[in-house]
Amino acid sequence: MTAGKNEARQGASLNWCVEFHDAPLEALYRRTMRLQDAQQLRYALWLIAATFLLFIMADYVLLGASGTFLILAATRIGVTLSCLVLARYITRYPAQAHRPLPLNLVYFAAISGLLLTIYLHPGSVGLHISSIVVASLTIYLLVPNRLTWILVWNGYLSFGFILLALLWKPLAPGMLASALMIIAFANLMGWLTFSRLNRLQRKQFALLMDERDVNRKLQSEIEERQMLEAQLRHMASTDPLTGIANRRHFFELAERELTRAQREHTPLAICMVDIDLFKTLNDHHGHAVGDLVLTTVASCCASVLRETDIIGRYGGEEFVIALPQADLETANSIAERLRDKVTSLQLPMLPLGQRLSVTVGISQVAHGETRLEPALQRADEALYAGKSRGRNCVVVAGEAPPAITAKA
Ligand SMILES: Nc1nc2c(ncn2[C@@H]2O[C@H](COP(=O)(O)OP(=O)(O)OP(=O)(O)O)[C@@H](O)[C@H]2O)c(=O)[nH]1
Repeated sequence: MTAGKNEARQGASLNWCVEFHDAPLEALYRRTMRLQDAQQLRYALWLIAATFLLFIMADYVLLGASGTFLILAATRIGVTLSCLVLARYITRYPAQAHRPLPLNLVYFAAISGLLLTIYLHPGSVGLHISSIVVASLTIYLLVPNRLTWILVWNGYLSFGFILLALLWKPLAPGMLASALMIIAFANLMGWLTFSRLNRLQRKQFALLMDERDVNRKLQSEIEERQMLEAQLRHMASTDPLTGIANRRHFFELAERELTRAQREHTPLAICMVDIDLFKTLNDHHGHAVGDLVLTTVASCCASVLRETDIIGRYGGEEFVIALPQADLETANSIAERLRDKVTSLQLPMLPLGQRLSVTVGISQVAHGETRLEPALQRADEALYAGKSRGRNCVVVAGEAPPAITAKA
């Protein structure tokens, strides 16, 4: 979400119906409120049903088992049933709570029923006005609905009552004016309270959405940073040409293995691998081909090693390998395997038949040695002994350290 959108949402403006001007935001708000509205609607319907039902008893006390009572009771039962049916329907299909048709049908039944009971009921004008006021506030505040429909049903209720008052139960002009004022005031109160509640709720929702946007932005920034950090770590520890560990990282890993080897009294072998006559290859085929050959040899070396072995680019065309848990004999056979594999490499960048070879010098970390350099030095000397013996061979450093042999 962009900063612009954030600002727009913080100041999310509402129209006269107390809904967001921004249609997608309003749709999101309504979707978010759907379950809550469905529950509130169910409670409201049960309450209205119970109220209508209870009034049957009051009617009986007032009218006895007369014909008017029976019509009143039938009307009240009709309204009660329509409320209960809708409540059941909403329980099953909560999404329908926001559909205008089911609710408006029940509104029509309930308000018409109320107007009919007012017409039939022998109660005083005061009682009738009170029930209109209660019904009006119920429409505004108890039953969740959109303002336009709320106004429609309150209009039906108020004008229905005025019509009744004028046609069937004529009121004195003063009484009628008072009744109109009370009903108008109830509508005003209901409208204002509805607007205030909805305004607060929507502002709160807009703030929550803003907060979520900020959190999402922060989260993606954190992820981006973590990715960059990982990339930097990778770049700082990897040789960019061959993709294997660079010298610094090799030392970090190999020194950790050295500590472990000394602590657990296990062997640790070091191999120095150098591509033979690489200068000639470079001079004949160019630096770019030389680079390709270096990369190929590096991955060839890595492919003969175990997960726990460590390979790094020592410099130029020289690689270094640390072999944990390997004594000179094991290291020798690994180095031979490696040499064989390099010799058998088919290199498409070189003329047909031209083969590569490597010379490998091997040493083993001696008991009590706390640094890698002496073993590296011995491996290097063995490597140069191999070079002077004619290359393409594996040479073990002169002195094998006593007493440490590979674990079975
Ligand atoms: N293409 C390429 N060449 C490199 C790179 N680093 C070092 N070299 C070349 O590797 C060659 C190393 O050659 P030398 O160490 O003299 O020996 P050699 O030709 O391999 O001969 P021996 O080691 O005696 O078998 C030099 O020509 C360097 O320029 C690199 O990253 N890419």
